[in-house]
Amino acid sequence: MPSIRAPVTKKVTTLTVALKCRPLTGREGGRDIVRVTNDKEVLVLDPDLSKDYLDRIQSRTKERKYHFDYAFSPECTNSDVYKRSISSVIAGVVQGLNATVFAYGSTGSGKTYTMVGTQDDPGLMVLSLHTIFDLIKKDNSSDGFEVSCSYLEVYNEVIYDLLEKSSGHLELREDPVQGIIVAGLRCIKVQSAGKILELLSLGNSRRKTESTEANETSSRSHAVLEITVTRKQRNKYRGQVIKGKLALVDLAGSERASETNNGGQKLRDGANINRSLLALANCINALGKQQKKGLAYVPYRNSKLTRILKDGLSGNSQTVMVATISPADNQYHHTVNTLKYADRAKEIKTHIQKNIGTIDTHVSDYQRMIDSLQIEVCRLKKELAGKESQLCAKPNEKPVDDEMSWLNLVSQETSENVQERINLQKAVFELEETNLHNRTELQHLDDAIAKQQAIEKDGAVVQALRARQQVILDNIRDNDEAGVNYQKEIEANEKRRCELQDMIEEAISNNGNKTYLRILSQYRLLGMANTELQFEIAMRDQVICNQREVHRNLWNLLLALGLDEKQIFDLAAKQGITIEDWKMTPQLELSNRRRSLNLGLGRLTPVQYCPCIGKTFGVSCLFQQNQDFCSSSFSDGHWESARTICREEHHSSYYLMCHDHSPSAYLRRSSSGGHWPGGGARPCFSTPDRTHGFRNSYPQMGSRSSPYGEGCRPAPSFSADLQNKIDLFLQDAWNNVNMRNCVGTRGSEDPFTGVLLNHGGSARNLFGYSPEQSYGTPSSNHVFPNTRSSNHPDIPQVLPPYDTSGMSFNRCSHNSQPSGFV
Ligand SMILES: Nc1ncnc2c1ncn2[C@@H]1O[C@H](COP(=O)(O)OP(=O)(O)OP(=O)(O)O)[C@@H](O)[C@H]1O
Repeated sequence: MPSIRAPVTKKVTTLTVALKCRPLTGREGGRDIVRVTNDKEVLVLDPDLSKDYLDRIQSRTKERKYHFDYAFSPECTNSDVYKRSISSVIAGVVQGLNATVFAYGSTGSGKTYTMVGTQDDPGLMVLSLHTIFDLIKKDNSSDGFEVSCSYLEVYNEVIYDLLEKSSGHLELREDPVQGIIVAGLRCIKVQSAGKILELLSLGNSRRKTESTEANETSSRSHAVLEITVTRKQRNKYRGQVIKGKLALVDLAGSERASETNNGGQKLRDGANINRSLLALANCINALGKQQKKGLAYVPYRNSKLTRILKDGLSGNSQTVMVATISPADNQYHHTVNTLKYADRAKEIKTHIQKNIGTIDTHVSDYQRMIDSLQIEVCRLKKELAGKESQLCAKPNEKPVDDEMSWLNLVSQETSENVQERINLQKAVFELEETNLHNRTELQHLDDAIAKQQAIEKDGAVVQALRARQQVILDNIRDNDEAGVNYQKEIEANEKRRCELQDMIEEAISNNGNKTYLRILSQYRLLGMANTELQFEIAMRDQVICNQREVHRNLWNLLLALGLDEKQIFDLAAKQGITIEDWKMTPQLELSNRRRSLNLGLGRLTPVQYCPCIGKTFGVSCLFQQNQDFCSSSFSDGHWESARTICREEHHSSYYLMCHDHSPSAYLRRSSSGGHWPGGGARPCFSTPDRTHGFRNSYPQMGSRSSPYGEGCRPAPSFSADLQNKIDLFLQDAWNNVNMRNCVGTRGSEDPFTGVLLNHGGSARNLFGYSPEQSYGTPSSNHVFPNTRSSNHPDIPQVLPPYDTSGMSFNRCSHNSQPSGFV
């Protein structure tokens, strides 16, 4: 789909929730316990009739009351629901807005009835399509419309095209401009509602349905019908196109295995349905909570469904959730559960904006789309050719039917296992990112509270800050819990991986189709290697981005402190450090100077400034907060270790990376809840082992040549020579700064940082740490030389304007087996 640039104005809107109770069906019998008391309110009676008066007045009743934007009783038709709660949203689609309508409820509660409907009572999909074409027909303010539609289903976490006769598995891609897209999904241009309805019924006939205990025609997949309306503007807007997108979603129903008596494939389907619905419920929970509490992690990545619905849940979309319930007393738990999520969903906010682009954009978007499709076609052709040639080359090894179906099964499971692993690891990565932000905010709150306390002890501002602090702490705890769950899922995934590997190996040893099995095994290995590489890329991207920002700021800092460009280059050259790609940026304004330093990664203490980049030695420094990081790159057939030295205290970290071929130290968290190994608040170095690799989240990371950690990467030592060069360079830079600005200004304030400069004395050394907190016994192997300790005659003492108590700066020995933490 072509992307269209949207104007900047966004309107915040809340998700609309409509409740629809279906009539009791003859099949289920039971008692009706749901009362739609008015057009917004629903009351669910206690299913237990035996409760006495006392129970009821003492609130021991299970009676529940909820309010929604709309509430529809069993007598209401789909058309009633449509007119009151949906039609206005659909009209917006023709005006270039995006909309999502989805039905949510347990199995048999009436989702498909509401979305698809019957001949006599057409559902929301059908009614919406009629409206769209009616509006197009009536419109005479534009140069023409184009309507296209796609229809997909997600069955057992696999996406199928319902408009294709025998659709293969489709993959989700994340496009930087268009967001989540389904690669290879057919999008058919249609001229009338009748044509879409034909496609809809064709698609529905291909949808997976089963008869279950709870519902005779239970949908076993989630179906998403997407209609795109592109409109060419005329008159003064000639050349503009606006595009609205409508997603109509019929979810599969959640069910309890104990209630459905399903077995075999049905049970497996049910488990997958529940898993994706749970993922959706978790997203709704997190989003609902986010509105009240601020940043909370939203686990979109947990299922394909939530990834597809991401825009509808939090992006550019006017969204309506139709919560469907059954009135039967034996459905009480399902009903209340649905109502609880619907209630939470009321809090969700989305941001809508018209999608306006120019015809040029439109054409170039198509061009881009064609290019990417052509690349995709080439790739698939190559893959196909490769597979065909493998089969032709060894005709004797063509597996017999039985073996083939076994292989297909193993192959599918393997691919699911790899995909799941990738998703889980990405999710963990995102989760850690979210907590990183949370912790940064927490750190700022700590500082702000300390400052505010000095002005007004326990005043209103302090209380508000404390409340916010509590919210952030809650979020961190929730996210940590989610992290633990992911960890469990990763372990389960790993267990399954081992089982699959054992099955493959056993089949090989039993003289199965060796070639195929080897390819499968290879594929699995490559899949895992791919997982690792994706992480390498993601982490590197982030590091590079951070590094750039920090370097820019560091050099600006040196400039602001009075050194000119030439001096910096000379000083670096003197130490044999080459500085590349640095463009001088204007000196920072004096007004900025008094602010605490923010190098794009939160506030940093002076100890964290280490301006050194160079090609000669491939040396770089970067600064991050709250991250353990270890990086490596692959070139010339070897892994190159990017050594990382890190200090982490008060949620700020110092990293010094050095690329050379010497062995490296690895820094990792312990596997328990984000603490560092040894139980302390500090990270420690360790060499990677087979099961843990770099991060606790990526237990399988090992060397490139052996993605499962069969071989560990070497453990290089830190180059003392290189470190000395950097140290000397820094030393020179500071000496120069001191000579210019503030040498001997006991107690004066640094013009840039607002930091108190102090010669000698008991306070802090240059980097904000008291001597006893700093490097331990002097050694030439320190990251910073002991010449910077408090008693060095040339270096002023710096007293940071914020609290650094509790920080420490231990020494790191640069041996091949480093221990302790820098
Ligand atoms: N408003 C309604 N009026 C009459 N019958 C209804 C209504 N809503 C649902 N039903 C009936 O209830 C039964 C279950 O409905 P439906 O298949 O739509 O449930 P579902 O939520 O889609 O279930 P699943 O999740 O298992 O697919 C069907 O027989 C349907 O005809």
